[in-house]
Amino acid sequence: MVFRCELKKVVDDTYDIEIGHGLQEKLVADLKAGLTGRRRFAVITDSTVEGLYAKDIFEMIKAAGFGAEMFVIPAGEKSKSRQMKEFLEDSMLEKGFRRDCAVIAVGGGVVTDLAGFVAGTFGRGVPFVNYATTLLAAADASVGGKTAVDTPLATNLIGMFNQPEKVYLDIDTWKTLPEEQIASGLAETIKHGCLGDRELFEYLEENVEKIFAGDVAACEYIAEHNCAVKYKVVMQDERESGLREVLNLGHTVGRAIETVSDYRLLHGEAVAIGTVAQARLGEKYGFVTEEERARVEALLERAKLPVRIPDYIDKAALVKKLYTDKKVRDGKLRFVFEKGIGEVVQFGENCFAKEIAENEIAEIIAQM
Ligand SMILES: NC(=O)c1ccc[n+]([C@@H]2O[C@H](COP(=O)([O-])OP(=O)(O)OC[C@H]3O[C@@H](n4cnc5c(N)ncnc54)[C@H](O)[C@@H]3O)[C@@H](O)[C@H]2O)c1
Ligand SMILES: O=C(O)C(=O)C[C@@H](O)[C@H](O)[C@H](O)COP(=O)(O)O
Ligand SMILES: [Zn+2]
Repeated sequence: MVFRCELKKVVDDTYDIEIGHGLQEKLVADLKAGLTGRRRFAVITDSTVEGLYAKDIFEMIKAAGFGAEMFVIPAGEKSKSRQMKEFLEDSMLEKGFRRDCAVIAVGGGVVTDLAGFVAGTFGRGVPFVNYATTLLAAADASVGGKTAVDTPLATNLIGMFNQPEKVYLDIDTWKTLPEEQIASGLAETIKHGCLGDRELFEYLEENVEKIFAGDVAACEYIAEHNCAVKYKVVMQDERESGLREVLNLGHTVGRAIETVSDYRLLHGEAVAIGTVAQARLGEKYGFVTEEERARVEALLERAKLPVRIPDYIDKAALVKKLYTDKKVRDGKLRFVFEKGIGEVVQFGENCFAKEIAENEIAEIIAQM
């Protein structure tokens, strides 16, 4: 006997991404107006962001009459682990959190990736909100619903697509970021320019120093343009069945470098090197000219990002690590390429990645 279980899933994952300055009060006002539909909140943050922003948000939520507890993880990529997920889940359970709660993630991409994954499985799923406090999280991580933890084998291998109820991109929080964290966020911004926004790329060529100087108009410009590139892609292909792979530009080599360096390199730094590797490969295929490839490298350098593989990286191990990439199909490496600046190459219907023989990318890596 066969019972056919007809579950017609209609999921409304519409949400707002609010870009502004000092959005703490707006967040609390939104919660009061019914955002998440919950009255008890797990505020998840890291040890650096706790004192800078999260504690204030936590106190404001309590002062508004809600139940709240704050859960703090050590700052840094090493916290994006299964162990830390378990720690957060057990801590929440011990504090009496059940399915009637919501998660408020306050921090950078490590916090939003981890907290979003915790929310996705806690009690089989509770709502969450992202309050992004790094340029990288604002540019990329807090938007689009990719949540994950790293494993010893590689980054982001275990996770889920889980969309937040709302995202707050608080540009004021960038003021306390160290220079290398601004640079790291710029790597994803340059990636967005390369793959979908020529105007953004050219704006950065003119104005990249203004971002380091905290120029308000320049910061607002990149926040808005990043968001526009990312959400337009995600809206068309949330689960990465084709088009969304373009957001992985530079990440095939980038994520492998991140793992092989044991996170000595920041995510954006590793992506910058990966962007150079992929542009060099793209030049070989004629997808970008020598001049366009040189412009990409020059802009990354002006954004204070590395463009060569550090000496301490074992290049043979790096090539092997490429196979942990999620774009791999049938054991074959696949790369996304920009076409000139501001577009990507399409290789077929709903196909945006090209199969690459290992020796081709190994050759590029050897020269870097
Ligand atoms: N989900 C996605 O689509 C996506 C996209 C890009 C990157 N990511 C992930 O995001 C992570 C990187 O994010 P990140 O660069 O924000 O890292 P992060 O969260 O580790 O933050 C970087 C550092 O800055 C500190 N910090 C955060 N906000 C601060 C502030 N306002 N002032 C001073 N210090 C502050 C943090 O404590 C941390 O030490 C990686 O794990 C990467 O895989 C995910
Ligand atoms: O949103 C996406 O899709 C991306 O690929 C954005 C990337 O910048 C981000 O680093 C993402 O987490 C990488 O995902 P993965 O699937 O390669 O682990
Ligand atoms: Zn990335």
